[in-house]
This record gives sequence, C-alpha cells and structure tokens, in this order.
Amino acid sequence: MSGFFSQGKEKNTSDSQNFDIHFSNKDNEEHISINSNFDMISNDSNDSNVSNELALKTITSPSSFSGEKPSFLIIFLTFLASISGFMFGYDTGYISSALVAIGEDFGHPLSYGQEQFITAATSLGAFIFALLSGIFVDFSGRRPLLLFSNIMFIVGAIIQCAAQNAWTMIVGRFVMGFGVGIGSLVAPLYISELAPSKFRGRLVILNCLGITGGQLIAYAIGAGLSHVNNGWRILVGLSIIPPVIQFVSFYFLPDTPRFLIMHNRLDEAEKVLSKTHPNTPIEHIRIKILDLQEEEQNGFSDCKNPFKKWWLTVVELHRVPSNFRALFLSCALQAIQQLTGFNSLMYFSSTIFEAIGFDNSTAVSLIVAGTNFIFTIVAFFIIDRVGRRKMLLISLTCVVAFLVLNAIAFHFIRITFNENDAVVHGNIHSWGVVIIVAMILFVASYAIGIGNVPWQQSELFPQKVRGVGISFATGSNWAGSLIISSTFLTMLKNITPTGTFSLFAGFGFISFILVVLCYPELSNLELEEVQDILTGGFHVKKSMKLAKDRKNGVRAFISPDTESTTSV
Ligand SMILES: O[C@H]1[C@H](O)[C@@H](O)[C@H](O)[C@@H](O)[C@H]1O
Repeated sequence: MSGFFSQGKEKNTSDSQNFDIHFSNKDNEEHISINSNFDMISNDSNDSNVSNELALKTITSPSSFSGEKPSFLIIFLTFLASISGFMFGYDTGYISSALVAIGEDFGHPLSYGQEQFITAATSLGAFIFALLSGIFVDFSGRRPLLLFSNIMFIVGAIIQCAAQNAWTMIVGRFVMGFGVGIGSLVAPLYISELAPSKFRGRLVILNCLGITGGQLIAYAIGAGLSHVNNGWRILVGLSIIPPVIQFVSFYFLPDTPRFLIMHNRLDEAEKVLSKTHPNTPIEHIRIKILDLQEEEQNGFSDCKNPFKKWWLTVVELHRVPSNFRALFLSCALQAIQQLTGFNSLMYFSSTIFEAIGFDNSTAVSLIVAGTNFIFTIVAFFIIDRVGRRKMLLISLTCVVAFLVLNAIAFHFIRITFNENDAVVHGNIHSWGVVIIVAMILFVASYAIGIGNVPWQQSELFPQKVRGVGISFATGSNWAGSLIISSTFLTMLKNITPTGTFSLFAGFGFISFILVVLCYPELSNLELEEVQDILTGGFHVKKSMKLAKDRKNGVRAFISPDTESTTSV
C-alpha cells in the first residue's frame, strides 16, 4: 500500500476485538473500523471518492512509525546485526597485515599473484553468496541466513589457521567469503526493515561502523602481532569470536516483521512490532501490518518454489520501470564504491607503504583504517540531516581530487618488483609523505559519502523485489571488489601507480556525473514511499524539495499519479 503520504489527524479508540480510527485530511473526513484479524469492517466517508486505501496510507504515514525514536530493542538488534559488518571488516582488514606477516611461512615469499589470489578469494566467495542469498533471503528468512553465515566465517577461519601453503589459505579465504557475502546483504536489510525511517540512515551506518571498526581492529591487532612468530594465525583465529556471539544471540531472536508478514505469520509480526515499538498504540501496529500485508499481496507469496519466485522477481525488477531505476541506482553506487579503488588500500596498504619506504608499514596502514572509521562516525551523525545525495556529491568531488594528487605524487616514486614478482621494500622519499597525506584525505572523503551511502540500498526497493534487488546490488559491490583486489598489483606493475590512480579518479568523475543526474534524495521517506519518487523518472529536483520540506517539519507528499510533490 505504498503511495500517497499526506497529513492526517487521528483519534483512536480500541477494545480487545475492534478498533476505530477517525481522521481528517485536507478535504475529507473519514472513519474506519478494523478488527484484530486485520480486516476492515466499516468505512464511513463524507466523500465517496476517498478510498480506504488513502485512509490507511494517511494514518500509517510518517506520524506513528517514522518519526519515533528507535526503541532499546531496535538499537540492541541493530548492534547484534552489525556484528556481520564487524566480521566483514575484520576479515577483509586483517589480510593487509597477514600478507606481510606470512613472509616465508609457506616456504617462500608470496608472489604478487599469490597475494592477489589470497585477497580476491574472499571477494569471489562473497560475490557468489551475495547473489545466491537473493534466492533464499525471502524464502528462508533473514535470521537463518545470518546463522549460516556465522558457520561459514568459523569454518573459513579454521582452514586458514591450519594452512601450510598458499592454496589452503586461498580455500579458507574463499569459504570465509561466503559468510562475508551473506552478512553484507542480510545485516543492512535486517536493520533497515526494523528502523523508523527518520533514523534508518543512521542505524544502517552502524553496520558500516562495524565494517570500518572491524578493519581498524584487525589492523591494530595485526600491527601488534607483526613481530610475533606465526602471529598472523592468532590474528585469523580471533575472527572466530564474533560469529560465535552472533550465532548464539540470533538463535533466540526474531526475524523482521516484514519477513514474518511476507509468510503470513501475522501474530508473530504483531508481537515483534509491539516489542520494537513499545510506545506505539496496538491499532497503529495493526494498520502497519495491514499496510505491509497488502504490499505483500502484490508480491509472489503464492509461489512456493524459491527458484521460480526468484526468476519472477528478476523479471519484475527489469519490467517495472521504477524497480529498474532502483536496480540501476543501487548497483551503480555499489560498483562505484569499489571502482574508486578504496579497497586497494584496505587490502594492500601495508604492501604499498613498504614499497615507498615505510618500515612499520602496518602501523601506517592503521592510520588509514582509523581515518576510515572516524569519518564513518561523521557520516553517522550527518546522514539523516545532510541527506544522502549531498554527502555523495561532496564525497566524490574530494575523492577525485585526492586520487589525482596521489597519481601525481606516485609519478616521482618508483615501485620495484623482484625476480619472484614480490614488491621490493623501497626508500623513503619526500613524495612518500605527500602520498600518505593524500591517501588519508582520500579515505576521509570516501568515508563521509561513497563509502557508506551505497549500503542504504534496501530503501530503494519495494518489498516485492527487495531481497533479489539488494542481492544484485551487493553482488555489484563484490564484483567491483574482486576486480580491484585481483588486478591492483598487476596494474601497479603494468600501468604504473600513476596510471592506476588516474584510472580510479576517472571512475570517480563518471560517478559524480551519474549522481548529479540520477540520484534522488531519499532521507526521511518510508521504505514504502521511495517507489513513488522513482516512478516516471528519477525526480531528483522533486525529491530534494520533498526532503527539505520534511526536514523543516512541513508535511509534504508526492502523488504517484501526478508525479508532483505537494506541501501542506
Ligand atoms: O562500506 C565499506 C567500507 O567502506 C569498507 O571500508 C570497505 O572496505 C568496503 O569495501 C565498503 O563496502
């Protein structure tokens, strides 16, 4: 029942069976009754043109759910789900120092090809399982997938800890990637489905804080263990703790109300919503359930075959223009995030800093991870206030500028490879300092926008196609990560660091244009409202006006039929 959002004034009375709602909007007076089975049992309107649908839309619109502060339970569940983000960060973060620390533990120094394989194996596993999750996320639920991802994290870590050669290490990293892929899709979805819209941006960024915090901690432990014999095995072994905590917790916790409604488990959904929204009257909760239930009825809930359902959803994603716009935007943003080359730093910063002459390269990398984490905190505070679009534009402008500065600085520094194709420790150079400063500024610019906004992907899709839509978007992220991690050192060698960073800057510039032309402002909208913005175009200007009105407390709405926004 997405559609209008308009003003409404409610007065509710309820008894154990039925409850009545009286409201008025700009032109109409209406009175409806709904019983505890979620059936509408009467509707008296003084204007026959006003539909029941409008009545319900009006009541469930921003008033009761979106403006409300997240309850303790929502925050608690968000933190628990963000453990997936933490594992994503830790597991992608420790590899930078592990690659240096492995040294000759496998009998010879790792060639750059082996380093790339070890790194890229996780991205490959994540890519495959992010796509596969799209088939199962609406079928088995968010929670079982999270549990499964925990098992993969643990199995992958055990294989790596026991590895005696590069290939076993690659297999362990690949299996761990399954967990990373699933977690990177399910955690933000779980959080965004629970979050009140006004706080959705921030709550989803908590998961990103998990990612960047995980990377920082991995770097810190990596630096601490860099001189310990086989210290990298301890570094990997520690990654077993968070999935165990998440597994045990989620074993006892509920799935999201949206998933429960999708499977017609309305009583359970009511229970979860009553706990996550303790101050919301039960009648509002039931109306919200009706709203989501009607949305689900437009879906493929009758189809019991997950593969067929997946295929029907894929067709729907491409057939309906607003869905296709959502798909385009989410996939493009996720790919852009990776093609700016940020993860070349995450994965290879120790190698790069060693090559330009820094002795404690892992400690220097720590500054990179710390900057990423601190600026993700900045993003956390500003995302719902400044808005996604503005953050992206500022971020991409600075990202391009600092990538160009890096490209220029690298022109004056040589990176050399030995006869085994391993990167050779270089000599410190004044341009090396410029590179470090430019890298840090690049990371800060990345983290306040393009590093985090793409993970708001769930909000772009309607319920019917959300699971599959975000699996494609997450897949695009991992495809980008895979391309960067498997080619970065090869690019350094073949097209020079200057060529490599110029290429990243080029991608950043194209992305900037794309955001200017196509990315609407989605702050403060209900998940169900976003499609109205994407119907009939990207509606960039209108979305900006709407966001401004909402921010200023003006009750504004968009009509999907006229495709105009109205402030009241
Ligand atoms: O949002 C995250 C974050 O920016 C991480 O630091 C990065 O390593 C990931 O690839 C990205 O998806």
